[in-house]
Amino acid sequence: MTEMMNDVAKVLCTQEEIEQRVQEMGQAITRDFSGSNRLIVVGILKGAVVYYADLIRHIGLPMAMDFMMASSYGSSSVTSGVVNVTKDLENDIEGQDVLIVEDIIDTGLTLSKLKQVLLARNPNSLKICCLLDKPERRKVDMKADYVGFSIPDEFVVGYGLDYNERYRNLPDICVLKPEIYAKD
Ligand SMILES: O=P(O)(O)OC[C@H]1O[C@H](OP(=O)(O)OP(=O)(O)O)[C@H](O)[C@@H]1O
Ligand code: HPA
Ligand SMILES: [Mg+2]
Repeated sequence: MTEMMNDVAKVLCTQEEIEQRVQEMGQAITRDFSGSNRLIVVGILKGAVVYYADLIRHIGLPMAMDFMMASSYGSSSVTSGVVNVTKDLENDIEGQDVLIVEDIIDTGLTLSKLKQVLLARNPNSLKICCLLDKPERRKVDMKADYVGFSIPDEFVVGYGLDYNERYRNLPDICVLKPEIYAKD
């Protein structure tokens, strides 16, 4: 990790803080969904992968795994504003309890599109679980049912989140030095 850490200006959430919060979120989900035997946990590729893998091990209920992919940021740190579903679910979610697991709500555009797509398929319920929330940046109204950390308006990387596809494997959530983004 040392080499990548040279590009980091500050750590916003440490590995230990994340671990603790993810455990609490898994426990809350386990309580809220107890009794459901039709839970599908939908991870949004690729950013949510690391969080997803940690979170589901704190969900003590029968569940199915599924994934969707949506792209709007491409390789940059600015949204294109157009959200496309580039990989769809394998499961039919009609009548199922769907929990979307996402890494971050920024402008809200990605989740608002995905929510609209999934609700049209008539699930029994649809909830959103998101590790990070950047409320200052919203372009559309969007709230998660479970939020890990509310963070300031800064582009973050690590724990699944990328800049230009890099830094996803950093264990902490970090802000990079300005000169790294300036290379864009
Ligand atoms: O609220 P928004 O402004 O829409 O931003 C949030 C979305 O942007 C990122 O995905 P990205 O499109 O970069 O794909 P990735 O997950 O593969 O990095 C992130 O993982 C969220 O899905
Ligand atoms: O702050 C961010 N970091 C990485 N990817 C993102 N996608 C939206 N916001 C972010
Ligand atoms: Mg990205």
